Amino acid sequence: MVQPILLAKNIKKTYQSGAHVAQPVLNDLSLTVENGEFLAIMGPSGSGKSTLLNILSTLMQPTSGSVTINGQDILAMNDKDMAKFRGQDMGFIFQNYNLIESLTVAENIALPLNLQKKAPKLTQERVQVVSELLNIKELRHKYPAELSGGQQQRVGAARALVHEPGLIFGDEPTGALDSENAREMMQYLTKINQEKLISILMVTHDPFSASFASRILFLNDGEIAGELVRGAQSRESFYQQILQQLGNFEE
Ligand SMILES: Nc1ncnc2c1ncn2[C@@H]1O[C@H](COP(=O)(O)OP(=O)(O)OP(=O)(O)O)[C@@H](O)[C@H]1O
Repeated sequence: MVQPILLAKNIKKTYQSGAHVAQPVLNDLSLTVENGEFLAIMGPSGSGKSTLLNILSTLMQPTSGSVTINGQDILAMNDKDMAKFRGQDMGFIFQNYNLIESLTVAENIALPLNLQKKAPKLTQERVQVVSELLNIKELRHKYPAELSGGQQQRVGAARALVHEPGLIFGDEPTGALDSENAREMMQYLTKINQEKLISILMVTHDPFSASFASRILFLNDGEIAGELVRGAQSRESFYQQILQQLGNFEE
C-alpha cells in the first residue's frame, strides 16, 4: 500500500496563557492526507485552522501527538534536518504572498532552489517550467510592487512549486483575491495537483475555493466535526453540497 503523504495522530494544542487553566485549541485531532490528494480544511473563525496548519507544516509544535510526513516523524527531527526537509519536500502558499520586494519575479521564484544551491541551469529551467504553468512568464523581470494581487499570488504559488515538493500547504491561498483571480488560482492549484501529482493541504473559510478540493474536513472547536468527499460530482454540485453542510452547522 502507498503510504499517506501526511499522517497526524492525536494532536492536542493548548496555548498557555498566564495562570489561567487553558482550554485546548486542538483536541485529540487525527487526520490523513493521502498521496496526491487535494484536501481542504474549513471551519469558523477561531476553530483552530491556522493552529492546525502551523503544526502540520512544522512551523509550530503540538502539545502532544505525532505528525509523519512522507514516512518521517517530523517532531523527532532536529532543527537542521527540519529546515532541510521543509526546503526540499514542502511548499507554502500564504495569503499575503511573502514575496521579497528587492528581488525580481524570476529571482523570487528561484529562491528555494538557490537556497538548496542547485545548478543555475537547472534552476533556470525549473523557473521557466513553473512560470509557463502559472502563466507569469512575461512578468519575470518585474518586481513584486509592479504586480497586481493576483499576479503576486501566482508568483507565490510558482515559488511554492519550483522545487517540486511532495506537499503544498496553503493558508487561505485566495484570501486576498477578487473572485476572478480566486477562480484562476484554484484552477492552477488543481492543475498542479493533477499534472504534477503534488498533494495539497489548504485551509480556507471560502466555500468556493474549497469546492476545488477532492475532500473537505470541517473543524469546529478544535475537533473534526464533519467530512465531505467530492467523488465523481462536478465542482458546481460539490459547491452546493458545501453550502448545505455549512448551513447545517449554523442551525
Ligand atoms: N499564539 C496564541 N496564543 C494564545 N492563543 C492563541 C494563539 N493563537 C491562536 N490562539 C487562539 O486559538 C484559537 C484558534 O485560533 P486559530 O487562529 O487557530 O483559529 P482559526 O480557525 O485559524 O481562526 P481564523 O479563521 O479567524 O484565522 C483562538 O481562540 C485563538 O484566540
